[in-house]
Amino acid sequence: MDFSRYDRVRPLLWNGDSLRVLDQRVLPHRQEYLDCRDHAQVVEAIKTLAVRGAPAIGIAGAYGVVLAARAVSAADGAEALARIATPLQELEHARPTAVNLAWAVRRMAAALRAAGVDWRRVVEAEAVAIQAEDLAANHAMGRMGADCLPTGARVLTHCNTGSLATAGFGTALGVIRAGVAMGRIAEVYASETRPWLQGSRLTVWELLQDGIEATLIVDSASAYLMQTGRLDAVIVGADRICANGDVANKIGTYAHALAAKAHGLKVMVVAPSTTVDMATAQGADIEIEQRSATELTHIAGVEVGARAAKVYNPVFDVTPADCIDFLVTEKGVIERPDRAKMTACFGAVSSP
Ligand SMILES: CSC[C@H]1O[C@H](OP(=O)(O)O)[C@H](O)[C@@H]1O
Repeated sequence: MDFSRYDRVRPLLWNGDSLRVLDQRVLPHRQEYLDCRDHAQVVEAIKTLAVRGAPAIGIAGAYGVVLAARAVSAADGAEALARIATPLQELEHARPTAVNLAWAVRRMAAALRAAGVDWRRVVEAEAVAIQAEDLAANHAMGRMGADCLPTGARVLTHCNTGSLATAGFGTALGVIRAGVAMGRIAEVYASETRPWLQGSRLTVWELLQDGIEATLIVDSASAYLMQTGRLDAVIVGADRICANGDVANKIGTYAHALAAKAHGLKVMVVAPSTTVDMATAQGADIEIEQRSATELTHIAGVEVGARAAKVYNPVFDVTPADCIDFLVTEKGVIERPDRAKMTACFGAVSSP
């Protein structure tokens, strides 16, 4: 099936000299681009969420390595790698929770280490390959995930897992795009995803570009929709999937999953294998990113609540594997993921 009509938004464009980033901080009301010409600008774009979404920050990190390598002189890749140790650290640690960033930086470092005199070409080709592989994975996951849904499914998605969060098409939103195209999905609900509003600002905007109608809800309304029979499934992305099947994802995911479990709805997690981290045993071992208080106390720069004495702003949570019915990656669908099934599919410990 041709999904090209759903494949028009591209958050990251490499033009051979710089990385052009669609600035997600100002969407949907403005479409502005940042031109990242060195690795420090890529680090800043990731830290400020100008580019966000687990696969997308991995891809941006990969091009950040290209920009860092191009700034040094070296006879071969190993020498170039030795000269960019600090930029690699800065890129890898720009955000802690999504494993895709560390995975991409380490894959780029491995490619550079093995490269000879043509290391400049090799390192750029590796980043281009990472981006292309992600897009292909999203198309494959879209079909596989949609095939798991009943015809006429009414689904809820959380945060933004679309083209803006990936190389294109999306993970969970890719399943929704495919499900709509295949006639499996009848209705889409998007939770606004406080505090950064990835749902109301990005997911609703993306679906509007496709002509797919979404119904926006506040995050805390999901249990009520389930209780009143309005939903059949929850479809979300992931930032890190552990060896036992636990999933770190946007804050609020766990609450949706608990409500779904209580009401007998299906929970589907959709993520490329670059989000799987077999070296992390369980969800409790994942570093959960805390972000600034102003991301919670302000909207579009306007202070919206009373000035709180303290603010706690974790931006991810962990959904245990026993709340998940379908784990969809490009390697296939795992029903009711557990350690044994994860190991059978991904091996004992993932490569860097
Ligand atoms: C396919 S995107 C995966 C994941 O990334 C998002 O987090 P953020 O917007 O903070 O980068 C969210 O958790 C998505 O589900």
